[in-house]
Amino acid sequence: MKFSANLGFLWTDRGMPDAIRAARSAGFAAVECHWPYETPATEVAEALVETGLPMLGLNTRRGNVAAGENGLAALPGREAEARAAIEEAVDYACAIEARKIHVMAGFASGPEAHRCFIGNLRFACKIANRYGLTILIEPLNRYDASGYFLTTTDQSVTIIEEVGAPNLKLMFDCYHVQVMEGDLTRRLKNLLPLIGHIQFASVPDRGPPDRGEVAYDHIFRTIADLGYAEPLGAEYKPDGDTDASLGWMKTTEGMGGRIQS
Ligand SMILES: O=C(O)[C@H](O)C(=O)CO
Ligand SMILES: [Mg+2]
Repeated sequence: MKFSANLGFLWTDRGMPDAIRAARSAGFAAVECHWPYETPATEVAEALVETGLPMLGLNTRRGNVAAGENGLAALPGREAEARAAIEEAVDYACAIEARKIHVMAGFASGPEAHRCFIGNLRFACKIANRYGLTILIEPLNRYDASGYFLTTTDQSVTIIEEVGAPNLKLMFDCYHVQVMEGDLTRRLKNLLPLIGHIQFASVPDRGPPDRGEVAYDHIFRTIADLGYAEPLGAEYKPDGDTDASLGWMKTTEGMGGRIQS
């Protein structure tokens, strides 16, 4: 069991190359990010080579963030922008050797949005397949992303089956899944073949995993027992300094200190 530092939330006080170095110093086995596009890919690639850490994945652009957009792929009429964002993400991922792209659906609902998302995901999977990349979809919870198109693992399974591409997988963020559906242990077991990445944070406050309503020592043990060996994404919001929030990696029984090797 290894951990990946999500640089969308951890070490946000520095640029991405330095955040990658900080993650290495803290003992993470990998990094992942949200929207790296303001940083030249060459700078990110250099920091990855220097530290020896892989960048696991990144997200497609959200669209007009100032106007509150949170993804484009399920927005009927916005297919050209959505597909340009997918192509941009594929290019960036190839430049830094990231293997996974989270295609963000956006705020939408109804059958047209569903059809639009399916079409854009088929497009994404086809391009990604040329480079051996995996496309991820991630259900987000109704409080943090009210009105987001994709909200549950059940809905995600329907979409993955309908798209029918072997390189389309589920981003299982334990934080969102716990808020929306619960039953984490059974869901992890049942959905394992469809899972392309796992993330975690405390519930309900999205802090470090050693507090809140989810017993992450049990969840991490469950994941390890299932034979899932990819790094788990630490996608939580530290109360302040990221380094000061990492006690869970060293001290909590069953967590990083014991499991990470
Ligand atoms: O918010 C999350 O959980 C994500 O993983 C993300 O990629 C941005 O919404
Ligand atoms: Mg997440």
